[in-house]
Amino acid sequence: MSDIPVLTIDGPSGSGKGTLAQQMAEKLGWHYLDSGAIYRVLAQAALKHQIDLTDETALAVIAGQLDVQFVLKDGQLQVVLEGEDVSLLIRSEQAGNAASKVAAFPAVRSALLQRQRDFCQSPGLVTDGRDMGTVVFPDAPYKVFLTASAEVRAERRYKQLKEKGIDSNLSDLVAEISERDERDTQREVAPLRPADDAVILDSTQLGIKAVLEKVSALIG
Ligand SMILES: Nc1ncnc2c1ncn2[C@@H]1O[C@H](COP(=O)(O)OP(=O)(O)O)[C@@H](O)[C@H]1O
Ligand SMILES: Nc1ccn([C@H]2C[C@H](O)[C@@H](COP(=O)(O)OP(=O)(O)O)O2)c(=O)n1
Repeated sequence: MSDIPVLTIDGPSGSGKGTLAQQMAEKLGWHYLDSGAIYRVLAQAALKHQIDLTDETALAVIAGQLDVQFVLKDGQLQVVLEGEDVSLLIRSEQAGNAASKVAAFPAVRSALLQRQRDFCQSPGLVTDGRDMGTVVFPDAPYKVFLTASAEVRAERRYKQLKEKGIDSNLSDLVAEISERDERDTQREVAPLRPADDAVILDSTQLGIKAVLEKVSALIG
């Protein structure tokens, strides 16, 4: 176990994990890992190399060799796959759904485990995903499970995609998000669930600032 402090933020799609994690990382001066982006990039790499999203063995092979870089530029996370900026491409709900499919395979998850742990560097790490507090960083001293009602999460995602210029439809988003929640919660390996020692926060009625204040208070 390392002495480097880690804050894990897990929860379902649209609960505000990424926003909170990036702001906490900035505030604390710690590194940031968006673990979901790794699964999103893997699904994108599979499409690029014509690998079937049901082929666990082939997916695990490309997961082991994934050439991806994360660059924090002007407060925005830039994601580069094999030299190509895929930051926007991986943010569609279709890409999220493809990520959730590849993420259900045990061989894929174990191929990506060490890559995620390598982000734990001094002076600290803030990370968001589904299994950060349960599997990837089980010894983290600070764990949050962030949730919100499905309707509010779909509305937030709708607004967010619109701002990014990505076309979507609210009723499709509600259906897609609930399909993804179901798959992520029900899978056998590293399912979405709060760690036993996580603080559970419901952001349905809380703004970004209020959530940030509550989590900052945990760290002291
Ligand atoms: N507490 C909140 N109240 C209102 N909007 C929020 C809140 N947290 C996040 N958002 C907004 O909701 C959208 C989704 O947030 P994001 O952090 O990407 O969620 P996640 O990483 O859990 O999918 C973003 O546009 C973000 O600005
Ligand atoms: N630690 C993680 C992070 C993401 N995943 C999978 C499951 C998720 O539906 C997809 C996409 O995750 P991502 O965090 O980018 O999605 P949201 O921003 O919450 O919509 O990847 C995972 O299995 N484990």
